[in-house]
Amino acid sequence: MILTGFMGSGKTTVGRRVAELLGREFIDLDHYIVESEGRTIPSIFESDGESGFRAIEKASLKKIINSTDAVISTGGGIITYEESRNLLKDNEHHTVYYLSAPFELLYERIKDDENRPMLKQGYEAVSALYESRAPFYEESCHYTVDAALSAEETAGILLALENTGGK
Ligand SMILES: Nc1ncnc2c1ncn2[C@@H]1O[C@H](COP(=O)(O)OP(=O)(O)OP(=O)(O)O)[C@@H](O)[C@H]1O
Ligand SMILES: O=C(O)C1=C[C@@H](O)[C@@H](O)[C@H](O)C1
Ligand SMILES: [Mg+2]
Repeated sequence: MILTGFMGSGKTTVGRRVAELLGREFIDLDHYIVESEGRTIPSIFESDGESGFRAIEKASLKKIINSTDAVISTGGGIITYEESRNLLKDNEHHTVYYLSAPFELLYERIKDDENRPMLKQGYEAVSALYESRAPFYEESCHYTVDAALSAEETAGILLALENTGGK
């Protein structure tokens, strides 16, 4: 199982819970990057820029996607590169679930978090980013799931889908 979606859609929160319910390991790609780089996400953005972070993110996804049956929660920008989108869509090990919810709701959840450098652009730019990314999440997933529910409810839906239609 791989979870994608915009910042605040609950990939980390719901992913951790659904891994527990499935009895599988949980890997958060952002956390994996922080551990393997020995740097925080803001410090990677600061020294290497967004493009530097994206390169690390893409390489990290490539490295783990076919080597584990863990529940993998991605970062919100994983769909930025076409290569990563193809990797998600065409992979043989995981079903990809897009956690989808209205922007206003997501922004309320994340607006005060200092650990997300993309938010520094301000409300209008982040809203435009949400709009521009939505088709990419859609095209690179197998299922779109409602993420406007409680984390527990969304985890329950994912569990049911994974047990019926999952890889
Ligand atoms: N279903 C939910 N209902 C209410 N709040 C939620 C829900 N899911 C997550 N949250 C809250 O929203 C915030 C962001 O959640 P989380 O870190 O899981 O998002 P994410 O999708 O992993 O974001 P990112 O793309 O930045 O990694 C957290 O404070 C979390 O507690
Ligand atoms: O949406 C994004 O571009 C990001 C989301 C986070 O998960 C992190 O991967 C990072 O803060 C960038
Ligand atoms: Mg996360």
